[in-house]
Amino acid sequence: MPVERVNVHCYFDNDTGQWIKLPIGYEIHSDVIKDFMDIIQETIPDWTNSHDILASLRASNYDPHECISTYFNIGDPVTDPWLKGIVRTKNSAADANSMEQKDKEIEKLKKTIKSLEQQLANSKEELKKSNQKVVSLEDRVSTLEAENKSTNVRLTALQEARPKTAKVVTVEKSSVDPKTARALSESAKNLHKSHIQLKMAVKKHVGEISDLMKKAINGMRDIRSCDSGQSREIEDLRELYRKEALERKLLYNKLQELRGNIRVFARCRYDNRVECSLEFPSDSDIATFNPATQQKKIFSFDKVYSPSSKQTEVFEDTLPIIHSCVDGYNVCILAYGQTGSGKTHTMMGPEHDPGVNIRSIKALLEICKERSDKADYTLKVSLLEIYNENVQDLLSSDVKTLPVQSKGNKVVIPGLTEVEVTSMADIQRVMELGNKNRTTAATKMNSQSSRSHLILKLSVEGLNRKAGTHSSGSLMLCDLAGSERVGKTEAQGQRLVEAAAINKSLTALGQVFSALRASQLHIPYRNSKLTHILQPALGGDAKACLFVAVSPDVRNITETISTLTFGSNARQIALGQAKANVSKRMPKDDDDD
Ligand SMILES: Nc1ncnc2c1ncn2[C@@H]1O[C@H](COP(=O)(O)OP(=O)(O)OP(=O)(O)O)[C@@H](O)[C@H]1O
Repeated sequence: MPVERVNVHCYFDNDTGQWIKLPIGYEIHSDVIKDFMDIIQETIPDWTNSHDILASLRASNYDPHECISTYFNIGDPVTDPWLKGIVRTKNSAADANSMEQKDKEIEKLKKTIKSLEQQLANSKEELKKSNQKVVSLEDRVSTLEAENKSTNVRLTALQEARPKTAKVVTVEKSSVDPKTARALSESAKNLHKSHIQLKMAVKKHVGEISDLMKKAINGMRDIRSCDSGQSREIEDLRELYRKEALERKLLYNKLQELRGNIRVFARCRYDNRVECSLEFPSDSDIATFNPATQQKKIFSFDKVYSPSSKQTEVFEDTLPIIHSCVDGYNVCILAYGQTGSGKTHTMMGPEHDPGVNIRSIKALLEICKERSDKADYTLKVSLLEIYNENVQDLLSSDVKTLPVQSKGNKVVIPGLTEVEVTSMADIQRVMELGNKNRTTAATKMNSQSSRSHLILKLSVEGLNRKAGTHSSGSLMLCDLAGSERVGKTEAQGQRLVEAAAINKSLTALGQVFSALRASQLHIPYRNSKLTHILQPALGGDAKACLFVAVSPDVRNITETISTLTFGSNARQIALGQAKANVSKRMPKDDDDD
């Protein structure tokens, strides 16, 4: 009799040996399917419609693992509210009211970035491992499924064979050996048993795999959310860092401006062969006493270094402007004073106890190195000399005069050699070459080194990788020519020409200082080659330190500084905040000589 197949499913029952009609969707009541559905609902509690789940199971050939994968692949994890819980770091440092606090905050933020980057790397490693595990589990499932399939094939073959046997038994009862029939039935039963055992094993494994899948999916979800959260947090921190770095730079510059863009220090040379005629009533004053007139004069500076001051102490006050240079400002350090007053000792110093030059360059290299985790710096050095208003390149063996030109806000010296340096050893090599060329040039021109201005220029180009900003600063270290007066040295011939050129450039320097101090609209930089070259490091937001070198036996300090003064202010130092306070009475111009 043909089997009616309307909205029913036919199933051959082994135990009764009959075909059984079942309604469509009957499998929803079977234990295996119920277990599959439980697995799916445990993994995806939001998926409650059992008909949908059953439909999905059918579509995936009753593979709960595939159902779960399909569900998650279709779902958009970005819309998952779970992923939206990203805690942003607030700019708690915004309220910080001191630079020190901000520096600490930046340090903290840097550490947070580092630890977040470490966490991100760990998470990526875990994700990789999970992916490998999932792939191996998928392989295992495939193997088990293949095994299951082959068992099913064998069972089906057996089931197909059984009704035929039954028929033979009914129709040709007498011709079948009952022993054979029993043995066949026994082996069919055994096969069925082993099929059920296999099914149980597969079910167990599928359960395990499903658990693992659940864990892997949750892990992946965590990692994805963590990944996107961390990327955003890192970007926020970067932005915050950029702001903080700029703020620190501006605050530091403000601090330097408050201290004075041009700071004037006096340093008295140590000399045990002469009696010191000067007194140092405070660390910012020098007092002179004239026994003939019984007059005492006090001269004030930003700082005064007595003969006992060490090179390290002298350097300490110039260190802040070295930081400014790396921040992208033009700065200069100058030594001014009469021949033999200690300018070269202060600037260059002996090899075993170097002066401001070497210490500044060392500090500059160290600052660049300290900041190398976030910025790349390129340092270039030039060495030049101004003799009789002629500019000579000391890093070139050619003795030729170079022009000085203004290009927009910049001052350029076409043809001047620039050497890239990365270490103190490079600097030493450059200085040695410069000294050698200076001696050759001096011999050719019959000049003395103290009769020329020596300028060592370092340009610092920075690229902050984290903030993506560029900076460009320069440091000019200048050992000026001796400032003694022509009348005193009784110069003649070439010495007279030298003295006139020195007087011209030092007077021009004094005029520039005075114009800057009076905030005049026109600053006469072009009155000398010296002031023209120093222009970028004196005006605007540039910073300068001027060392006035003083001999301990000097009777009249005003003479030492007089070349930097002019006009009716001849008795007051027209530099920065330095001034001369004269006790009892203001001396007249001719008091000096
Ligand atoms: N603070 C100091 N302590 C010890 N020695 C010093 C000090 N200052 C200068 N001298 C010594 O005094 C001498 C003259 O100093 P220095 O050459 O620096 O003077 P200067 O002003 O540069 O002279 P010039 O104008 O000729 O170049 C040198 O021998 C130097 O070593």
